[in-house]
Amino acid sequence: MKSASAQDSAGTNALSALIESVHLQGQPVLGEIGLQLKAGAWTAIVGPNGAGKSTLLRALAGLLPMRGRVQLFGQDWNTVAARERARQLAWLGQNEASSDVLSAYEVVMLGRLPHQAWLAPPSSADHAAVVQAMQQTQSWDWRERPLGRLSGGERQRVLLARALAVQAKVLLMDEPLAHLDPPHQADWLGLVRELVASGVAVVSVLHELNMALQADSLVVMQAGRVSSHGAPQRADTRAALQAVFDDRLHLIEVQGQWLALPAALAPARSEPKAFINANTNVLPLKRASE
Ligand SMILES: Nc1ncnc2c1ncn2[C@@H]1O[C@H](COP(=O)(O)OP(=O)(O)OP(=O)(O)O)[C@@H](O)[C@H]1O
Repeated sequence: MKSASAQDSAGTNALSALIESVHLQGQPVLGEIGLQLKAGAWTAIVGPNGAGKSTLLRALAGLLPMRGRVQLFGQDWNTVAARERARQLAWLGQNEASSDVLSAYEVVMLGRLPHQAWLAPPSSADHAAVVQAMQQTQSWDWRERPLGRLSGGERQRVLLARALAVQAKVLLMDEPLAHLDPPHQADWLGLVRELVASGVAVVSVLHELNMALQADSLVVMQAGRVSSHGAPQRADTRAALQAVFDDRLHLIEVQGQWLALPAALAPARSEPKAFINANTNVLPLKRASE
């Protein structure tokens, strides 16, 4: 159940973007994109390699020069003071860099910088936020270990904890499941659901389509544009998803959940009854070889 503050913010636009274009090194990377992303909802950005997903996420975070505008809770990004932005929006980038010599605890504490006065020591609220974030990501056990001595998945969980410790109303994550094993991917999903229930707007770039299909809405991208934005339950959203992957994946409904399988691995229509049962639909109806 959503908290009272979550109910108040539900339905409001956390991020609104009206992007005319984004160029990188003089090359056009994003075309015209209009998006409204709600508070208390999880949006997954999906699409093939090079579609512009990371660029869109960075543009939403105000990290890129662009033609157009992005608003955070109705206020233009460039009119929100940097410190306030850093409190309201937390960011977990792809292959995020951080100092390898800092302990995991110190790295997570960096997420509290926007809340701290200049050169002031961390407050008890800062320590409490760090402990909570490290417990949520099950990274507490490594709190004294230098970041550089953690495995890829352990490091990713510490960096996720750093983003959580901000306690921002908007959380943007680029490939947050990189290096995470399946149980910790499932934990991440549970965490996202808790954040959304508390009113946070979560936006994640994901290659794991089965996770993305759990989101409240999918932004499907191709060639620097959004080809569809809607709930995964909508047939047109799923059709757009298949189209941007050239119909090389099949979407299968199993007991009310949509799953994506590479077309080569999907069961053919006339095949295993044990797999395709009364609760299962397979789309599209054509086979990869047809
Ligand atoms: N710094 C840059 N300068 C020029 N072009 C860039 C730069 N960074 C990315 N691009 C190009 O912009 C396009 C979009 O890149 P982006 O990283 O946003 O794609 P993506 O959808 O996140 O890809 P992937 O799934 O492979 O991570 C790509 O064609 C990429 O080559």
